[in-house]
Amino acid sequence: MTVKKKQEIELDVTGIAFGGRGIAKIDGYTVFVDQSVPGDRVLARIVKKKKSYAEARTLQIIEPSADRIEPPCRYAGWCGGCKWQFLQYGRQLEYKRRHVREAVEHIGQISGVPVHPVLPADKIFGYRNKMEFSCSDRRWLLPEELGRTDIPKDFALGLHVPGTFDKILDIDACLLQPEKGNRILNDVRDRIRASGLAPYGLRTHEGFWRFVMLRHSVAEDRWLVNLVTAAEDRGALAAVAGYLMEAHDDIAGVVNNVTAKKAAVAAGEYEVPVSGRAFVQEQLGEFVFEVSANSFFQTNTAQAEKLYDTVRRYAQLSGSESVVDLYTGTGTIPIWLSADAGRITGLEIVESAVADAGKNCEKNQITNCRFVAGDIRQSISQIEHRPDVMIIDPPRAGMHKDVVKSVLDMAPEKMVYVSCNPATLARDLSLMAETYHVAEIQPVDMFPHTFHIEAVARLVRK
Ligand SMILES: C[S@@+](CC[C@H](N)C(=O)[O-])C[C@H]1O[C@@H](n2cnc3c(N)ncnc32)[C@H](O)[C@@H]1O
Repeated sequence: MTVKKKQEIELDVTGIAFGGRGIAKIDGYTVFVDQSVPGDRVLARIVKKKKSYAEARTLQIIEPSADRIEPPCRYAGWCGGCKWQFLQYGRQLEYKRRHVREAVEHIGQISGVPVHPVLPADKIFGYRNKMEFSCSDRRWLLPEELGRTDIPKDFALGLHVPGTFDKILDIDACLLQPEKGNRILNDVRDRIRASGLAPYGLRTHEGFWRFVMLRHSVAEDRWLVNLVTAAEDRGALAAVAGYLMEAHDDIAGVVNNVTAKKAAVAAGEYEVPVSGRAFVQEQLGEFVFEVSANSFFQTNTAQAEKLYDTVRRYAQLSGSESVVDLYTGTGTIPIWLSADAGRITGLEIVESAVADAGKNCEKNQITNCRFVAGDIRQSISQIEHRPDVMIIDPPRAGMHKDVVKSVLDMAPEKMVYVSCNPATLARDLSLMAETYHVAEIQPVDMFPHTFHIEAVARLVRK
């Protein structure tokens, strides 16, 4: 049987793919079905047709999988923020573990690696300590909002709907952030609207307000508001910040990141402090961390402790080793391991994160960690000694192949690879497989209701 583009077809979903889509088979031909899970029978429309596979969008669930639950969020099914809210949590964990295992076997071509059950999150809502909401001059309307004249269509502050780049779903409550964040978000929306300055058009590249980033510190229970704009306007920013600081005594500060770049990235070319502090103070275990707007910090604070405990367990340090931590962010892993190692060097590209890392060591009276700013492709050459243990925690794209080569040349006895992307983890493990045995992998769920999974691999030199 062949399918055609735009065809509407009933499908039995029997598998699940990377990226969280269901898989249905028609005489061996694969159809990836969005918003579906194994056990569903759906009516779907074919939206893409290729020689070896097709992609389909679910139009109607004819028979729901026994794993489906009623999602608590009104935007579920539309919002790109979390696509698995309708799937019971235990099953999410099972599929995530399977993704890691299959990535290692199929992409990495490495068999027999024990992939442990995922360490689950205790809190599956309100767990994110950072949310980035986009502004747009085009609002994506929910089906029940279509045709309504009382809804402005030229303004939105919220999240993307997958498959649309310029329209934004206006969100007044995101269940992934603590409830207080939603009240701040709605006040920010009101003040932005009242400013008279336009939201940024993702198509026109005109307009002022670009992103609203909210960072929450669990330890302080305080917030940092980062308003990303296309230009500087101190008066407009001061008015919004003045209102927010007055209305919410748990906002620690408001900063303004300014960027004229067209890329839809919520980072500024430079940052202007507007009111209060330019950071929040977070705690992980016994350690405190200053986190500023642009510094990387694990977005799930409670799970970050489980992640770093896994790193500690896998690093098997006895107190005297030299450790190198590639992609160190604000130095959280070196600080976490500081009492277990002789000396630790962290490498990181974002200068403000390196500055935070230094400050964080001072705050925690740690003296055996140092940090090097710069792109690891070049800065790795500044590591003169051969480390006993290497920790690697790259962004989603994984390691650059030059960095893999440098790591192999340095030949540490043990490595711990932390990854937020099973596909690039598998690729990088395979690039090192001749010299390093992958002893085990522990997935840690940092992102409930999304298909994303963090995984920690323990590597031993052969
Ligand atoms: C996944 S984060 C890990 C941060 C840290 N290990 C943690 O747990 O908080 C990846 C980090 O790599 C940094 N990074 C990305 N590309 C880099 C490069 N080419 N050179 C150095 N650091 C880089 C990012 O800025 C980010 O801080």
